[in-house]
Amino acid sequence: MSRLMCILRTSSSWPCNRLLRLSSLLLRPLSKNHSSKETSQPHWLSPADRDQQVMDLRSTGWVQVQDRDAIFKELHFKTFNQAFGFMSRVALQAEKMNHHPEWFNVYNKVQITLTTHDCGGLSKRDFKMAKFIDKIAVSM
Ligand SMILES: C[C@H](O)[C@H](O)[C@H]1CNC2=NC(N)=NC(=O)C2=N1
Repeated sequence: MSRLMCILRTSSSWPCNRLLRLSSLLLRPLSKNHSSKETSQPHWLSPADRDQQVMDLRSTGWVQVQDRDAIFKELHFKTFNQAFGFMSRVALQAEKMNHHPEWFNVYNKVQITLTTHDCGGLSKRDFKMAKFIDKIAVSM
């Protein structure tokens, strides 16, 4: 087994961005251009892109989860009906994207945590879903 495959197999629980950094370091001598734009992984982000996206989402109330590579937001609506309508629209988008939130609802409050379970951390899908959530929330 190649050195990279061995390391990746034993580090499968590492967050995407750490795996990305590791693989780009190990593969650097082989690749001509290793800019973050060149990543071949469809959902991975470079550490810089990831940090920028997290920073941007802070302005709409998202926060990083302690000891998990995930983001969290609590939303408040006027009524339970509004909260449930919001959840229904997000649920349809989750199915469309095949990317599902971890969430909790009590009456007019919805708590949402986003992370990508398949790679143990934040990916492009989480940021796409967070932006969708913010767009729907303001339209309720
Ligand atoms: C089998 C199914 O396609 C996968 O489990 C999908 C479903 N929804 C998902 N949602 C999230 N948040 N992360 C995933 O890795 C994920 N994977």
